[in-house]
Amino acid sequence: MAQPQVLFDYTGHLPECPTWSAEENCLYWTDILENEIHRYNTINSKHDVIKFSEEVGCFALCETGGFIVALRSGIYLTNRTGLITCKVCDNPSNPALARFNDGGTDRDGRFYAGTFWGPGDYNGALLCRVDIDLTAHVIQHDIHGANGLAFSEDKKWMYTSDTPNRVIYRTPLEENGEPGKREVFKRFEPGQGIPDGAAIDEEGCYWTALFDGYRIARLSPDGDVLEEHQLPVRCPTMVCFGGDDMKTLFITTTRENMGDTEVAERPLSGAIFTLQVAVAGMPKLKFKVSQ
Ligand SMILES: O=C1O[C@H](CS(=O)(=O)O)[C@@H](O)[C@H](O)[C@H]1O
Repeated sequence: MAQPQVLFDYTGHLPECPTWSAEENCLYWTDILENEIHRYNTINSKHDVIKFSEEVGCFALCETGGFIVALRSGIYLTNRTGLITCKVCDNPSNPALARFNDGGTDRDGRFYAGTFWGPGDYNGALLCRVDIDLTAHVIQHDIHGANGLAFSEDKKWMYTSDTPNRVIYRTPLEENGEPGKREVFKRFEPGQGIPDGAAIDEEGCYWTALFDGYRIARLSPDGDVLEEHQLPVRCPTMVCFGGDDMKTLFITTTRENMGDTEVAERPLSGAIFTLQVAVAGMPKLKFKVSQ
C-alpha cells in the first residue's frame, strides 16, 4: 500500500482547503490562522503566499481568475494577488464569535462556506451559499463547526460534517441543486478521531480527514470504512484530489493548539502530505459568476 509522502519542506499553523489547479499544476490552500492563501507549483516547486487582513476560512478559484474567499468579516471576490474587488456579503454568523471555516463549490459552481462557533456553548454556526448572481443564502443551522463539505459525483447528495459533534451528515439535493433535509451519515465514537475536511472520488466514496485520529478514511456511500491510511501526525484537516490523473490525494494537517512537546515529537504536524490512491477523485469546480 502506498505511504503518505511530504509534499515539500513546509509546516503551517492551520492549513485547510487544499485545492488543485490542473491548468497551473498548482496546489492552493489556506492557513486559516495566519490569514494566508498559499500556492505551490508541483512542477517547479515555486511557493507563493498571499496575505489577507483576516482569517481565511476557505476559498474557491474563480472562472474569471482570482478567488472567492471567506474572511472572518464576510465573503469577497479578489484578483489573483488577493486584492479585494467586491464584497459579496457579511458573515451571517456573529463575526466576533464565529469565523468562516470549511467551504468549496458544488457541482454547478456555487460557493458554500460554513462557520465555526467559537464559544462552543451551543450549535451557533451555519452554512451559507453564494449563487452565481452573488446572492447569499443561509442553508443550514444547528452546527458547532462546519466542515467536510463535498458533493457526490451524481449530484444527488451534499455531505457535511460537524467536527466537534463527531458527525458526518448528508443532505439530498433536488435537480436544481437545492438542498433538502440533512440526515446523519455516520457518527464517530470518542477516541476514533473526528471528521474534518473531505473529498469524494469517482466511485462516490467519501474521504474524510480524521482530526485527532492520526489518519484519513475512505467511506463507501453506505458509510462503511473501506480504507484507512495512517499519518505521522495527529490532526489531518482536509483532503483534495489532484495530479495528472486525479489520483494524488493532498492532505493538509495542523499544529493548532499543540504544545512544544507534541510538535517536537511529531515535527511534521502542519505539513502537507500526498498519497497515491487507486480511484481518481472528483475535481473541485471553479466558482462561476454570471455578471
Ligand atoms: O476545522 C477545524 O476543525 C478543528 C477541530 S475541532 O472542530 O475543533 O475539533 C479545529 O481545531 C480547527 O480550528 C478548525 O478549522
